[in-house]
This record gives sequence, C-alpha cells and structure tokens, in this order.
Amino acid sequence: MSTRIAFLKGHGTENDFVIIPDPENAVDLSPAAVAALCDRRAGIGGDGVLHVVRSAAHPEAREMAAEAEWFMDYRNADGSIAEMCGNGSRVFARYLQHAGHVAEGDVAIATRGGVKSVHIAKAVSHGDSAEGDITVGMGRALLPAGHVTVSVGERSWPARNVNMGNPHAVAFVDDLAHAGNLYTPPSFSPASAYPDGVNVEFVVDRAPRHVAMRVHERGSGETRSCGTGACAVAVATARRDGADPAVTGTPVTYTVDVPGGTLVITEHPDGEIEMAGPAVIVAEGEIDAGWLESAARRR
Ligand SMILES: N[C@@H](CCC[C@H](N)C(=O)O)C(=O)O
Repeated sequence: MSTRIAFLKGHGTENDFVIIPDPENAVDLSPAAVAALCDRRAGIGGDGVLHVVRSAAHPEAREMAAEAEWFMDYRNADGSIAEMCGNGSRVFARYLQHAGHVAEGDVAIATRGGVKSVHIAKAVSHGDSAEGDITVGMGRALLPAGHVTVSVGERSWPARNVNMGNPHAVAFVDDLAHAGNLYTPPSFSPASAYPDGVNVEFVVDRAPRHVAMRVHERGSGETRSCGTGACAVAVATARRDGADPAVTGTPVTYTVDVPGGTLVITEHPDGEIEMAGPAVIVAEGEIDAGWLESAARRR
C-alpha cells in the first residue's frame, strides 16, 4: 500500500487553498508538486497551498517558534513563494481550530511576513465545519514612491504602489469589466517596475468607504479574492479620499467587495491594519504520494 498524504480544502471569500498538514515538515513540497496539487483539472485545485508546519520544524520559522507554534508555509498556485497571504492566514487559523490545535480566541501564526495575530470569533458550526469571521492583524502598509502605469489591452491607468509584505499595484478604474478577462498579467510602464512580479488590483467606488475590486495575483492569475490586495486597496483609497488615521487619530474602515465575498479593512492611527472576513474548511481526504510524485515529475 502506498503512502498517503492528508489534505484539506478551504477558502476565504473564495480565495481557495489546498491545506497540507505536515507538523514535522516531512512532505517534499517542490514547486512542481505544489503546481500539481493546485491544478484545477488534473489535481485538487486551488489558488495556492497552505503547508502547515510546526515553526520549530521549519528553517524559515525556527526563530518565531517561541511566539507562534505554527508556520504558514504559503505557496502560490505556480509553486512560487510569497511573503504573505491574508486570506490564507484566516483559512490557516480555521484549519488549526478544525484540527483541535487551537480554540476560539487569539492565536499567533508565523508567516514569512513575521508573526501575525489572529482572532477567531465564536463560530456557527455546520457538522465538522465552522463559519464565522476571523480577523488578522496584517501589520502596516508601505507606500513606496514612484509612478507606474498599468495597462490591459488599449486601456491604461496610473497605479499606486502599496506593499503589504508583498507588492501590490492599485489602479482606480471606471468599470471592473475594463480589466478584461485577466487571462494574462496586466502590463506596466516602465516595464522594469516590478522585477519580482506584482499583484494588481482594479478598483471602483460603490459608496462612501465602500469599494469593489478585481485582482490579478502574482503566481496564481485572477483570483476571487486577495486579502493583502484588499488591504492595499483600502489604504490606497483612504489616501485618495484624504483619510489618514495617523493624522486624524481616528481609525478608518473600508468595506471591500471582491468577486467571492466581502472583506472589512480597518487602518488604525498607529498604522496597524486589521482584516476581517470568513474562512471555511470544505473537504478533507488523502492523496496518494505516488500520484503526487509522478504528477510533479510530468511538469
Ligand atoms: N491571495 C493572497 C495573496 C497571495 C500571494 C500573492 N499571490 C503574491 O505572490 O504576493 C492574499 O489573500 O493576500
């Protein structure tokens, strides 16, 4: 009998992930294996993988082990590594709760973007699954200077650079449909603007302090939601609207609609950003390790 690898499937506002619980960091998750798992036809399908490892067992997280027992080793669908995944951190916390590793309340999670504080609200249970909001302390946004133009087909817009641990370019558009089908990444001027790639958000206004967005994610293509992207959008919109909590001393909250749901983003006077939204575990099962090995080899 061949070795089995446990997996779960979960999503946060339809940003979906294959979850691989691997406390001792024993599973060989090469970029090709990640891409095979995320393949929506030949694999399980997902925008990325959440590899759940004890911080003490992962070389990139050992230093955070005293503060956070679990490390979110996040990978994009193409196998690339990203510094942070906002929706992923909520789904990761939901998995820890589902597996009985943590209870409702506060939990610290180690990520490549540092230790994040997560609050799991009292949830409504549906069988083995739980629904309810999970809030993540996303840290501060950086707003690097520089003028960038983002283009899709014949249309171009100025974009605002926002770094949420990972890079974002936020463009305000008249109509979300103007972003086209996003089967290919938007282009930039100057072309050299993002040597490490970038996540691109297209934003329209819905109402005061309420916007809607679409996103093309580095390493995953168009997704139904992006947590770091929603935070970047909230900060870029606040500055466009002349709202800066550091100046007024008052928190600013934006509701951000994404194709897969709604996220609520609050920026505090000290610059700290909180993101709240749902996170759900939808399935669990086992993968044949032999299948994963050969599917990865074929890539
Ligand atoms: N969907 C994520 C962001 C995942 C990483 C991103 N694709 C990157 O490469 O920076 C989120 O919810 O933040």
